[in-house]
Amino acid sequence: MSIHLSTPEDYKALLDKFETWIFDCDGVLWRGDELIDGVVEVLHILRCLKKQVVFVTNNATKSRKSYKTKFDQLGIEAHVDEIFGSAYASAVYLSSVIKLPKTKKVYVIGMGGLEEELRDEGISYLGGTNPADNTLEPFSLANFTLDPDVAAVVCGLDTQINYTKLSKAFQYLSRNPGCHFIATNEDSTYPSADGLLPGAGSISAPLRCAAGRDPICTGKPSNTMLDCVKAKINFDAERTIMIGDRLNTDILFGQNGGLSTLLVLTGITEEADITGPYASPIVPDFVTQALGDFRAVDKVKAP
Ligand SMILES: O=C(O)[C@H](O)[C@H](O)COP(=O)(O)O
Ligand SMILES: [Mg+2]
Repeated sequence: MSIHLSTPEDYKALLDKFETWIFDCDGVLWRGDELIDGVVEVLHILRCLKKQVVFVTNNATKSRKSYKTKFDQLGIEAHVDEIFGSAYASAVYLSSVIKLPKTKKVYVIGMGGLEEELRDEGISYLGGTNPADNTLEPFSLANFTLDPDVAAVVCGLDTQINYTKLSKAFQYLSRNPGCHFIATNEDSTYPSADGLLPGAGSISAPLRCAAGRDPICTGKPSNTMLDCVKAKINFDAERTIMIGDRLNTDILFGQNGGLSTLLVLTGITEEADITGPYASPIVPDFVTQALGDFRAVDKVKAP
C-alpha cells in the first residue's frame, strides 16, 4: 500500500531519510519544454541540503550534453555527469555489453541526441537524421542495397518516423537474424506540454510486428540504465529514492534496483491507475501530486 504524502512533516521525513534523489524528467520536471511548478525551488532545497541528485530519462531524443543545455535554459542546476538518458544507455550497451566491433554499424531510428551518444562511444551508424532517410517518397526495395556492416538496429523516439526508415530497419532485422534489435525505451506515450503523444514504444511497435521479434530495451526499467548510473555514481540503495511519473518504467526501475520509489501525478500516471478496481500491480512506496509539494517543508514547526 502506498503512503500518500500530505503534511509538511511527511515531506521533511523523506528529506531526512534519503541522501540520493534520482529524478525522471518528462512528466516530473517538465512536460515538453514547459517547466512544472515548484521544480526549481525543490531542487534548490535538495542542493542546499547537500543531497546527491541524479537525472535519469528514457527520452532518447537528446544526448546528456544537450540535456544539460535544456536544464540550463529552464534554470535547473544540473551537471552533465548527473544526467543519464536512454540514448547514452543504448550507446554504452552497444560498446561495452555487446562490444560491437568498430568495423560494424548501427541502423538508427531516432534523432540527433541518439546519434551524438553513438558518436561519443565511437559507433558508426546509418539512418537517423540522414536526409535520404527522412523522406515521404515511396520506398523502393529494388533500389535499396543492404549495408553488410550493419549489425544492429537501434530504435528510439523519432518524431520524423516514416515508411522508409521502418522498411530499411526491417530489412536489416529480417535478412540478418543475427542483427541486434535494441529499443532505447518502451514508453507507450510521451507527456508533451499540450497532452499525450506516441512514445518511443509506439515507434518500435511496427518493427516488432513486422520482424516478429522483441528488442532488448536499455532504458528504464532495465538494469542496463541503472548499471550506467552505478558505473559513474556511488550511492547507497537503502538511502536512495527514485521519483517518476510512469509506473512500468520509473517505479519498476526503482524497485528492480532496490530503491525506494515516489510517484508523482504530473505526467503519465493518474490517481485511477493506483486506486480502485483497475489499479496497477506496480505499487510505489510513496505518492504525491507533484514534486513542488516538497515546498511544504518550509512550514514544518521548529521542535
Ligand atoms: O516516449 C518516450 O521516449 C518517453 O515517453 C519519454 O521520453 C520518457 O521520458 P522520461 O519520462 O523517462 O524522462
Ligand atoms: Mg517520465
